[in-house]
Amino acid sequence: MSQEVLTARGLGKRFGDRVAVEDVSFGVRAGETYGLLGPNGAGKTTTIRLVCGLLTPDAGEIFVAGRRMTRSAVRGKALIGYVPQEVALYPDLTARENLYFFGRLYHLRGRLLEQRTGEILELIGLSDRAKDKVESFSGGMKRRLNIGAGLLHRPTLLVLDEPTVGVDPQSRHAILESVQSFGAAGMAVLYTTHYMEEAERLCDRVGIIDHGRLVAEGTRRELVARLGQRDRITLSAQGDLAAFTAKCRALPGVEGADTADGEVHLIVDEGRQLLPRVLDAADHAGVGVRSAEVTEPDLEAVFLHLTGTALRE
Ligand SMILES: Nc1ncnc2c1ncn2[C@@H]1O[C@H](COP(=O)(O)OP(=O)(O)OP(=O)(O)O)[C@@H](O)[C@H]1O
Repeated sequence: MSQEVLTARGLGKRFGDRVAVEDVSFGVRAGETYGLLGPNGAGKTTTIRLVCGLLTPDAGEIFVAGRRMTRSAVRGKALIGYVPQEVALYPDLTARENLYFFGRLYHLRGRLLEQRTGEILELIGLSDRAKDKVESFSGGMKRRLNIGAGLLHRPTLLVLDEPTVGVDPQSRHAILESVQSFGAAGMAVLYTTHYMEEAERLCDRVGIIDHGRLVAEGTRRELVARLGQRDRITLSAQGDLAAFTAKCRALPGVEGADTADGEVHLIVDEGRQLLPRVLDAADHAGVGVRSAEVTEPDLEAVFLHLTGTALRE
């Protein structure tokens, strides 16, 4: 098995009284895509900023390719490609000019810079827009260029902070496809998301983070196995869903229940057997059920099981 490119041990960070990250440890190997999955405010961005040497941890340590990461660790930072959550580009420069600028920051010059820029524009599907100013780009195109800027120097570790938030489905698809290719090309990738499907599709291993703590870690299969034989029931419904969810929690056989975005999520022992009782309870609570689905557990179910809450938009 290849060596860890990134090692984070016992990371802790507070902002005043607020604990953003507490005792977070994980590692990412070459060729591996590691996902940090958690809701807004869970501590994903803070963890990433610690990993990239943009914040100093209050506790713990970080090594990138064996080098200790600090805010002044220039060599360690040169091994990282960091794609921040907010697009960080110059709107009045063209796509090519932006890439030239970021490439020069990584000491790329002359023909090498030109060649890499051409390759990246091709990879992110923006070759035909290379001469257009970024201010004329869609949100998804800006995101793709933002990722390209982090790739020019061929980083050993690529760190992506929720790169698909707010992008159109086509760009999202393109971003996910390229992230899949980075792992395959041997890069270590650290990817944060609150989209369960992205973590399932992209990540070899997933760390589930909530309230600043890593509550579980493993492959999808390992994480789902923690649930044993349990099922997941998802109801799309109308009415007082909070009250109905509380009622569901009290039903025998229901292990976890939460509601978000017009849906009620239940973790149950025997989905098919329990469904009629859940629908009965909905009827009594005056809740109109539009659809009901019983599925095998997925990472969303693992999250609900471990934290008692659903992942939210
Ligand atoms: N600079 C800061 N000053 C004060 N509090 C902060 C700061 N940065 C983050 N926090 C707090 O730390 C906690 C974790 O935030 P963080 O941005 O790491 O979460 P996240 O999982 O990345 O969420 P999101 O997806 O919304 O960015 C939150 O409670 C947040 O308000």
